[in-house]
Amino acid sequence: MKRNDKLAVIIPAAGVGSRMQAQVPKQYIPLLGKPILVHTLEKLAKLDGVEQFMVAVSKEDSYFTTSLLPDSRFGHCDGGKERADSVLLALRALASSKPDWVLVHDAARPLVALEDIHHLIAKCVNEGQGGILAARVKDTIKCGAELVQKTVPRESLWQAFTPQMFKYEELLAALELGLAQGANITDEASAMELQKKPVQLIAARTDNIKITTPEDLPLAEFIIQQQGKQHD
Ligand SMILES: Nc1ccn([C@@H]2O[C@H](COP(=O)(O)OP(=O)(O)OP(=O)(O)O)[C@@H](O)[C@H]2O)c(=O)n1
Ligand SMILES: C[C@](O)(CO)[C@H](O)COP(=O)(O)O
Repeated sequence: MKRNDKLAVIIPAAGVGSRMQAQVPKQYIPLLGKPILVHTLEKLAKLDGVEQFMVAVSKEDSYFTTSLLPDSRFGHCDGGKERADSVLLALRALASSKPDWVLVHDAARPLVALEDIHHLIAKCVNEGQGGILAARVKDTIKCGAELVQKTVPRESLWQAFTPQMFKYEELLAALELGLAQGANITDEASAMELQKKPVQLIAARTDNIKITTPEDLPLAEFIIQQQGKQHD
């Protein structure tokens, strides 16, 4: 980070995890005995140079308590109907601290490598442009419903992950404009693309999975155990 630049982190955690088909919102499902949300927050708390974290939590969430927050840098705010609404509300909750940059990371992605996040931060600050962690598609991609309509050329296809990092004011404006236009905004980059802003693709580890469906849970526990062995 440039000496005076301020970086804030937003963690969208206001979903219900419908695709997980669980009794609790998926961010509260334990991995190796610790809720997914806590794994993610504790991982992000290790980042260098972050002054403030804002966790977006559903108004209907009866599981959240401030005891889940790692330290006093973490605050929480109400989330919204869709992920983009939650991120916009969290951006507004950060307005008083006037961050220069904001990094948005899904609560449902506890496996992200700190090294990849530090790489993203460095690239964004050095280039003065926003960016996202991503990975080139490894599989053949088909388009269709029940029958294949066509095979999609994949040479330039990437999977978008989080974190996604942008200048605070630019992301705030892009989300407000995109949502006001009724755009389908599934990540911060798509809001920025709508405003013709550049988005860097930063190649990252593919084990930064978004925990979404039941089969992701044992895989995530295995990856956490493997990550633990690498650091031992
Ligand atoms: N209104 C919403 C919806 C999602 N999220 C968050 O955005 C991240 C990625 O979203 P997703 O994986 O889709 O989570 P859910 O919306 O909970 O899952 P589902 O679509 O299966 O209901 C998650 O950390 C989720 O908590 C959010 O903050 N606010
Ligand atoms: C932001 C994201 O994780 C990037 O891949 C993804 O767009 C979230 O989508 P979801 O449908 O809200 O899970």
